[in-house]
Amino acid sequence: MLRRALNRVQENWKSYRHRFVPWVVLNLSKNEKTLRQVTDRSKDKLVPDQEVSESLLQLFSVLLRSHGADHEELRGAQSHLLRKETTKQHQCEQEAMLRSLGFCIARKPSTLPFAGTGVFVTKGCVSKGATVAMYPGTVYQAYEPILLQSIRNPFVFRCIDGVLIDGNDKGISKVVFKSCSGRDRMGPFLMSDTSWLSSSPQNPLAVGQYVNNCSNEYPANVCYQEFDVPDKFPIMLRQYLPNVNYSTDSQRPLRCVVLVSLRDITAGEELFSNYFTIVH
Ligand SMILES: C[S@@+](CC[C@H](N)C(=O)[O-])C[C@H]1O[C@@H](n2cnc3c(N)ncnc32)[C@H](O)[C@@H]1O
Repeated sequence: MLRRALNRVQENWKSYRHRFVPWVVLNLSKNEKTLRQVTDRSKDKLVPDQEVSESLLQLFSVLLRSHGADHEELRGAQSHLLRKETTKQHQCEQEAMLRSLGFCIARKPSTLPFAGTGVFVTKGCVSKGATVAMYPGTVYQAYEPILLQSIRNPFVFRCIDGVLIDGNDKGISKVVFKSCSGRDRMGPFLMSDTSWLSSSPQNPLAVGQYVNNCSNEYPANVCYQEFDVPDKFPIMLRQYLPNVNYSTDSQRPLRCVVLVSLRDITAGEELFSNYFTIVH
């Protein structure tokens, strides 16, 4: 009897696609209306991988060109201009995003009370089905240990196949990401971007870990979608990927998670996702 009940709990638990564990335990019962329901695993993706890939390639190519041009211009600049340089970099990334994707996003205090920081569309308009943000962090395969890093960490994101992404930009999570990113360098080429750990990421999409959960008042306008980086993804552009494998012996392609818009979203709106999806 007890075993059957436990099995049922386990089965239900397995059908949750994405979860932030502490949040689910405390809030699921209060917020059942905000669950995302999907009839089949194969129907979960809102847009094909090819479209996600094209959006990323478009943005990363513009970023590469503008960073290159910017560095040329700033070569020889004196160190007291560093602050100015950072502001200029930030503007250049926002322009690259507006030019290539037609919108800008940024972190700001959430519209919801007690929800900390959120992510907003600050310029332009997001069309339905667009890649709006990326979920940065260290990627752990289901069999890899994450115990220490997961303690009191609200940023551990769980995919349906058990892969975990630790998107915390502080403490031990930050140290682990930096160390894995440094390890995976290929000669002069960086295979991932560590700047999402700062307040001004080079890849302006890499703030998806700050998207808050929807509520009855604010329904979800974005959803999570896995994107496994294909082998043919250009080496030069991998420096903008905000994810890195924890272990070197992972034979799988690098797992990224993107947030895709569920409807058109206009400037001024906050992004809200579903922290839980049930796959029937
Ligand atoms: C992945 S983090 C999102 C970023 C977070 N807002 C922050 O400033 O660090 C998840 C945490 O955000 C908060 N949060 C997310 N959605 C919320 C909501 N609808 N209402 C209140 N708090 C929320 C909870 O504290 C949750 O554990």
